[in-house]
Amino acid sequence: MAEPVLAVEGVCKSFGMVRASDNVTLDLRPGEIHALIGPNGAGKSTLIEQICGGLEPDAGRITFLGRDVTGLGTVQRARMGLARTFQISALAMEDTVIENVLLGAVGAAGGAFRFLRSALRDRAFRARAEAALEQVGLAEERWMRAGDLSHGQRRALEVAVALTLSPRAFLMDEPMAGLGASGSQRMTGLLRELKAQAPILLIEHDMDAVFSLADRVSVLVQGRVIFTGSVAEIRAHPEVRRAYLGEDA
Ligand SMILES: Nc1ncnc2c1ncn2[C@@H]1O[C@H](COP(=O)(O)OP(=O)(O)OP(=O)(O)O)[C@@H](O)[C@H]1O
Repeated sequence: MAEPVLAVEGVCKSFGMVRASDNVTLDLRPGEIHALIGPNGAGKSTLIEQICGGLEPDAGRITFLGRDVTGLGTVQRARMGLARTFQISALAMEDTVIENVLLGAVGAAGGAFRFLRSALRDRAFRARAEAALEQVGLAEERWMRAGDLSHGQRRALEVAVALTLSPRAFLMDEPMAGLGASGSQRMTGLLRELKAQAPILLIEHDMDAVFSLADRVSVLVQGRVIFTGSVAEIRAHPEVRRAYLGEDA
């Protein structure tokens, strides 16, 4: 089996009496979409925060590209290619689409440019940004204000920003949220393309999307991973059906 790109081992995090992560172990392998599902409050966001470096685990270890990154900050992990997407608030709504993507590219280069304008004139950066926009289908909107994009287009723009990091793994937090049927379909197609570029750890409540996209699914309940398996195994698992899908098994 190929070495995992990302590995979470025995991660624990408590807030007072609440065990938000209770000895969580899971990994992300090359070429896969690994979905993380679970009811509200199960600890999905807490886990993602610890993986990207925004929150320090009480115990356990996180390895990325074979390196122990548990002690590294968010920026260092992002520069290694750990690309988190879908933080709508991270977009600069007054700036154009291309400027938003360039901001990501400049950040990835360690702030090599003092002004965005000089980055806009730099051919290599410009080409990287244009390629990312092309890939997500936003090339024609490059001069629009981010604030004037539709909700679905903003989500695509967030992916484009992440693409400028030369991602080695994506962490995606509910990419389908707020999208209509056709938007979800487009996003599903995009994620299917992206996983060949870098594997995706996907938090998603839209079970149709999870079942159609995921190579593996982990189920988180009260901070614990109760099961990891294929979509078929998850669908058939009685405890999962009871605990998560809300069915009588
Ligand atoms: N900063 C915090 N301080 C105190 N409790 C917290 C904090 N962050 C999360 N929690 C608690 O930890 C538990 C896990 O929350 P978390 O947001 O990770 O779940 P989630 O699975 O992402 O939920 P949702 O699907 O609703 O986003 C919850 O009981 C939550 O109230």
